[in-house]
Amino acid sequence: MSLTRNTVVPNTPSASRAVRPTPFTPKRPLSAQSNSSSTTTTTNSTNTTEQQLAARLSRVNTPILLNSTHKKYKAPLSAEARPKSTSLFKPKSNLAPVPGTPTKRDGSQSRPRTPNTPRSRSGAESPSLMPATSEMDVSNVDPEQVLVDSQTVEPGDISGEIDEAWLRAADLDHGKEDKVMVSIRVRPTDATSAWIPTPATNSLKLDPNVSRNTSAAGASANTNPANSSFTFDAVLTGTPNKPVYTTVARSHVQAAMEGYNAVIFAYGQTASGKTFTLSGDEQEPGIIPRAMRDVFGFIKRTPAREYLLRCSYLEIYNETVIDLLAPPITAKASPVQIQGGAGGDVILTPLREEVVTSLKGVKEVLRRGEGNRRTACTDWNERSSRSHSVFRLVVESRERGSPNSIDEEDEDEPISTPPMNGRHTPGLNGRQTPGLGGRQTPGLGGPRLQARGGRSVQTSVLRTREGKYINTSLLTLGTVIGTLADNAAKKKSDHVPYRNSKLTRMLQPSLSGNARISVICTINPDAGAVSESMSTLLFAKRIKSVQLNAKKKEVVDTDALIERYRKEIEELKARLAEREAVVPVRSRRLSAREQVDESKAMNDLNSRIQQLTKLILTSATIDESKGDEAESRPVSPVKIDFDMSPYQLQQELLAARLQMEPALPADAKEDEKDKLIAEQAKTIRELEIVVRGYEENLGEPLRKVKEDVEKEWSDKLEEEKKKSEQSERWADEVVKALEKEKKARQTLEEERRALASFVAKFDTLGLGMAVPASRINPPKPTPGGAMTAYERRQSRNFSGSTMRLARISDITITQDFTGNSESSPIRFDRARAKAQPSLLDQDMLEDVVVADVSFDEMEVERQLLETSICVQPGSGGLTKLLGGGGAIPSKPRDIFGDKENILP
Ligand SMILES: Nc1ncnc2c1ncn2[C@@H]1O[C@H](COP(=O)(O)OP(=O)(O)OP(=O)(O)O)[C@@H](O)[C@H]1O
Repeated sequence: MSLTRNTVVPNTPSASRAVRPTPFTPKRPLSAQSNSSSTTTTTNSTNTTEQQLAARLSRVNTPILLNSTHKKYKAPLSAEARPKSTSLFKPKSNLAPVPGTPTKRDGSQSRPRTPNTPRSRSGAESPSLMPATSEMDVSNVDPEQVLVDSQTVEPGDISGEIDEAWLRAADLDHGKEDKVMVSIRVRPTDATSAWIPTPATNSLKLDPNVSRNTSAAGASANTNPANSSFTFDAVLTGTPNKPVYTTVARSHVQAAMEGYNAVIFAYGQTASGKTFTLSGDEQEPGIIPRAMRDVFGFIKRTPAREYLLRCSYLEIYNETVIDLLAPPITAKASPVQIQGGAGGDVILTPLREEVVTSLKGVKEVLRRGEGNRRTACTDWNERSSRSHSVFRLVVESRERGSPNSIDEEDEDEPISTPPMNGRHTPGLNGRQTPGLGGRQTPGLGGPRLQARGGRSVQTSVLRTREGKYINTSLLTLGTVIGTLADNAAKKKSDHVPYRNSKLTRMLQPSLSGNARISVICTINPDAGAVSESMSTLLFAKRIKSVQLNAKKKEVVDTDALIERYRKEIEELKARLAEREAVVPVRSRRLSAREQVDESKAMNDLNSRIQQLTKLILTSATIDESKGDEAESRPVSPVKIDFDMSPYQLQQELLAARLQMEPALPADAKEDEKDKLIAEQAKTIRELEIVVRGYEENLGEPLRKVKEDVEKEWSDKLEEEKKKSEQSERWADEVVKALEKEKKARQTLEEERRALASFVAKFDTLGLGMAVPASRINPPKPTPGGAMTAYERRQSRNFSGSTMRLARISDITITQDFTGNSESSPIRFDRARAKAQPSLLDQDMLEDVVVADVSFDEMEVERQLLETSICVQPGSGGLTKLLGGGGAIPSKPRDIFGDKENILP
């Protein structure tokens, strides 16, 4: 159930309202004011009027609501603090106790908790000091502990004005129509009204004097006020909010309590009375408080059901959705996101939902939201006229349990009590919080009310919405309404641009038809506001033609339902057997008429049994098709054409049978033919029975199974497609990486070859120079190698012709110190190099070390070289290279010093 309001801001410069335009003057005493007299009762009370005007202006221009919130917070709000919550103070209910009332552990039937009241030390609260989490946040509570029922509702929470006559005349319920209910409320004014409302005929027309001027001012042909007379579901005037509520909202609240979604929407220009209509004030409570009283009143009058009430409050400002129940900082940091849910639903997340158990709880939530709204803005007037606020109440209800179902949950009973059909029914007393274990009712924000003991859970949403005029949301709302109206009128299904604004996206499930909608268009009667009023009326006209088809939403616990059907069947069968047993005796005493009645009663019993059997079949199939237990799903009936008519099925079966039994030859004996005909006739009869059974018992469920199976497989197909796309993408990437690697290897191999031939050339030319191996291949120091070589050389006392300079990685460079003029002082060990696998044949990770030599490795290498490389007397080449031309050191000396020295 949602309740909303909206504003039309005049488009003229005067519309910018640092100060709100002068409001109407309410007339008191209200009781004396008739609904239709408000436009004329403007005399006689100047003083009172001025005071009231001042009071109203101050209410509008200062955060007076916040102040009153402070006052209210001082009052003890918690149920526990209230004397009336004990049975001693509770007026005795004249309703008989309902079996199965969930009793508290201590046996008391005290009222469920109400939200915690945040308090500052001084006793005055500020919305900014609101706790980050609330005790009644739905995610923190066990729904079973906060249910509201006829015995927990406080008398003070129920409207004292319950209108029995209205209740009896529920047939007049506008909400039952498949059209939006559209009403006009003309705000009272001290000046001359530009409009002439006629509530008796639900019509409204522009005062001809004003219309002449407005036409002259250039109103478009479309909005030419001269031709403007409008008729709606209701035209309301005056200050009292009660008739407004009764006319435009009560039936929708009633519908919400019965399981339908309902939206009550106030739309109009700035200062036209949306807030007054929806929220009202202390003297004239508006639709929201009255709706809540009715909600509790309804609960009080419905002892057979129990309720979970959750509410949320949000605002759309600059196309950002803000959770008004979250602390402003959190709300600003993480705005609410609108996501698509199952069945065209929308999911708002993160959005706080608070459980309410009393009218005070609701008021507290509203005040907190209102406080947060004001805290979040610097210019309240500006914000007020450009934002949309939505108050939403989710009503979940289920039938109350029988004593048996409560016994099932009794604490003394072992938890392992076999649940029906192997499933556990969520228990009371927090033993198993519904929604946390077992089968969950899906939903955001925490546990939800669970279906129990065969009782379905009805869920409906009551929403009030207040919209503003000049922003994306309202423009889109107009377009959406226009398209919907057009679609309905021309039986088209043009795309509806719900997604173009947050407001329309949020209202999509309702505007798509699954809600009873009541729109109250508020009109500022001033002559200066005629053009805005005219657009409001045109909007009202368009929304009137939108087609609705609201459906009840029920979640059913099928296991328990089936069990209930079974029990009923057994009872019925027993009754039938009883009757049948006495029929022969009784029928002798009965008149012909009574015998007819008797047989009719037995037939009724029989058909009820059949009906229940069919229901069991349907429920079981639906349950299985839910898909939460794969093993219980029937084998995919791939070979059945579900859309085949019974006749086609019959033909198919017959054809199959004939195929199996070849026809008799033409010259077969007559008696054989007769026999065959008789057999076939029998087959046909059998098939007819099968087909009838299929039609009566299986038709519907099978179609559901079919849909389910199709959906399941199309989902799987989608999933597989995604997987294969992912694999393809991955394969592409791998191929690219491999190509890259191949290129890198080729480059390296080319470099290696170039280096090798360079060294070989040097060798051939006798220009040999020691090329540090680290330049040729990645430095992988082998500390022992060079040292060993040096030692080996030492041990050979330089007698050998070759000294190993270094062995780093795979290439070994040797230096010849024999003085043989034909050989280079540096020698490349080709044989060994040849034996090395090509870089292209190596694993990637092993050969990509080149550039990444750490400082330590370089240092180790340098030291190794220092230790192992020496110069032999007479080796001119190296001496020259090192710049030394003089004395040859008698002992080996460092020939490289810094490795940089030998860079080519
Ligand atoms: N029917 C009415 N009877 C008495 N007073 C009314 C009525 N409608 C509106 N008012 C008064 O008119 C003033 C403006 O109304 P209200 O604040 O409800 O307008 P609004 O449409 O919500 O404006 P906005 O969109 O700018 O917030 C208020 O002082 C309110 O009390």
